[in-house]
Amino acid sequence: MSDSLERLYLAVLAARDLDPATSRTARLFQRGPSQMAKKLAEEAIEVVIDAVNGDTEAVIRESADLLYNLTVLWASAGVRPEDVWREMTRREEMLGIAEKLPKSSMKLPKVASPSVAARRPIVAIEGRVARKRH
Ligand SMILES: N=c1c2ncn([C@@H]3O[C@H](COP(=O)(O)OP(=O)(O)OP(=O)(O)O)[C@@H](O)[C@H]3O)c2ncn1[C@@H]1O[C@H](COP(=O)(O)O)[C@@H](O)[C@H]1O
Repeated sequence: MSDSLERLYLAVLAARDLDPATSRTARLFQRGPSQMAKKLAEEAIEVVIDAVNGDTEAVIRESADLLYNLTVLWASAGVRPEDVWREMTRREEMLGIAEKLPKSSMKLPKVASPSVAARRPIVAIEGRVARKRH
């Protein structure tokens, strides 16, 4: 999939300077990021509606339109596909690490509530072994 998106990204870059009268991509660049964002949002909504309606073929078609409009917005924002792949790899590696750790160690240390702290203060007395009061 990334190859297809990368080829599309290069085609979008190449189309940016074509005649807006004949190239939709050039027209989107001419109209600017707000129009690109509007089209991207429209496509996202179309994908959602078709998915909710169970129209698989339409989801496929609208997803291709969504990815096209996303690629145009990337180009306009100076984002390259490899920038996105790098972030996705970072998350995969981070989550992958999380999957290897026992769930218990993933819990953040709880801050003792005042009642707990009051119940079991740990007193470190200089020069003596720290004692726990119960
Ligand atoms: N991959 C695409 C691509 N996918 C979708 N689309 C356009 O995006 C439209 C889908 O968005 P919409 O449903 O909003 O379009 P619409 O219903 O016609 O409504 P409007 O946007 O016209 O108002 C499709 O009808 C296509 O015209 C694309 N237009 C171009 N490309 C590629 O982009 C490159 C540059 O092509 P040009 O823009 O034609 O130079 C080429 O590699 C093309 O293959």
